[in-house]
Amino acid sequence: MLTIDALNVSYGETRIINDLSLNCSDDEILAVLGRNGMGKTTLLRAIAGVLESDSGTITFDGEDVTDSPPHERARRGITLIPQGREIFPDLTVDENLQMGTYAATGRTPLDRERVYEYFPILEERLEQKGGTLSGGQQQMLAIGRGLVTNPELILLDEPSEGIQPSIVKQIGEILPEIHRKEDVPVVIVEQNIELVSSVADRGYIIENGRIVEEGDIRRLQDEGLIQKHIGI
Ligand SMILES: Nc1ncnc2c1ncn2[C@@H]1O[C@H](COP(=O)(O)OP(=O)(O)OP(=O)(O)O)[C@@H](O)[C@H]1O
Repeated sequence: MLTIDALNVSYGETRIINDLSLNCSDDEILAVLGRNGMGKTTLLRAIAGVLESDSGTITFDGEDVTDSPPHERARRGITLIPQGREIFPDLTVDENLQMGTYAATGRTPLDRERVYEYFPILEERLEQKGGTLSGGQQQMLAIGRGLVTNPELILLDEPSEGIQPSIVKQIGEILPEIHRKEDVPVVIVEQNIELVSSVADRGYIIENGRIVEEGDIRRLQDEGLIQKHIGI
């Protein structure tokens, strides 16, 4: 269970996350929605500990992690799959996956076979350099690299960005399967509403770093709140 209470996060003097509170239970895929620049990535980075918070608390599985450094949160199983994927282009698929296990020192890595079950293409391309993969394959590699950490919480930032619709659809099918089989909660930031509505149970809409709506994704859609706040 992730609980965020009255969180404030800034870049320099500029406050990006404003008094934000949310929770994600162990059995859900939670969406964070909002227009560009509203603070979604900043929020995920603050949860992962890559960015320090000004005030507020982040509690994960009953422990206050607000002041824990990123490696400590990674050791607890908080895994960020960043926007833009950030795979290592000059390393092979195999080496990229290996980097995932280094990122979560102290955890027992997930059996690689499990990763290949979700993404067979990774096993076929083990010796290929990450940079030579298609965008969709790179996204699969980024998710695979997160998965090998045997995560307790996946923070997934815009997985559909810049990838072709067929792969987006495939990710939309695999994500709930990963969530179910690995018994791992997921917080997903995503602009693709089709993908969000196919994977997420509940969502928060944020504007200028504040929560403006929260609820069942279907309700947010049916009541026109996604359209109202995001325009999609
Ligand atoms: N490293 C940084 N230094 C200063 N300002 C930043 C930095 N990164 C992001 N910002 C600013 O913080 C605000 C929130 O950015 P953030 O990336 O969290 O938004 P977002 O909702 O994820 O948007 P997008 O969908 O475009 O990624 C924006 O105004 C952005 O310009």
